[in-house]
Amino acid sequence: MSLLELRKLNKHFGGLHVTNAVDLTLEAGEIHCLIGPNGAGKSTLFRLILGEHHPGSGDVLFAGENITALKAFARIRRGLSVKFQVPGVFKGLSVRQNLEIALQSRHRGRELEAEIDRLLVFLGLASEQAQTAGNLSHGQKQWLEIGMAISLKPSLLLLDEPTAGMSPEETHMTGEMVQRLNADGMTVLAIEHDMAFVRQVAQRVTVLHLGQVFAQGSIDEIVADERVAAIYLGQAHA
Ligand SMILES: Nc1ncnc2c1ncn2[C@@H]1O[C@H](COP(=O)(O)OP(=O)(O)OP(=O)(O)O)[C@@H](O)[C@H]1O
Repeated sequence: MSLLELRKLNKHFGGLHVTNAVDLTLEAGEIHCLIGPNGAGKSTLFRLILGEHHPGSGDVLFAGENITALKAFARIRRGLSVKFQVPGVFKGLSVRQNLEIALQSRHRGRELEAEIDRLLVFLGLASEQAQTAGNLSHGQKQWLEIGMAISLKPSLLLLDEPTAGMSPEETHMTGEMVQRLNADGMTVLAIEHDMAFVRQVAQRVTVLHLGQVFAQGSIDEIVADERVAAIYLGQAHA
């Protein structure tokens, strides 16, 4: 069964048709990357999946259930989680306290501490746990936020440009993190412009253009597609 199914999703902002009859299916266990030019509607699609926006028409199905009418909190409870582009960490609190906040709805006492320790190691932030989150490097802030997004063990993780502003090395480490999550069973949908990251992690790629699914396939198929090169890869991202 597909984990996520978008059926003919439409979203208008005034006269702007931002999401145009989008059909997209995510199989359980895959890492899927969403690419496309600026303004293609990628972030809007995430907000429709999460329930922060509601479509004018069309349906969102998650694990076989039609969740189109559900609010974001109800979708999160069903196993959806998202990390948006701008880090939303609590800058004045330590790294450890940030993770504690994210985890405390599910864990208490020693179990909570053990779970924080486990996440700190996973994120490569164990030596930074007492550090104020606002003092972390850009990459470390992104990882901390990934940690907060995965704290409730979602079955579907949405990542909006997780490697934006990262060095090639940090980008690669982020890719390894995503692959480890996936090996543990998490399905991932990531918006990315960094083609090295897409090549590292994506099992399938969807190209969005002008609010529509423009192409879909493996990274090799997408890179070889002259139509995609003309609207996207041939420009800033060759
Ligand atoms: N709340 C909103 N109200 C009006 N227009 C919006 C709103 N949100 C997005 N848009 C418009 O919808 C279009 C798609 O925006 P969106 O952010 O989804 O694109 P994107 O593919 O994520 O772009 P980028 O790669 O630059 O992040 C843009 O023209 C944007 O200005």
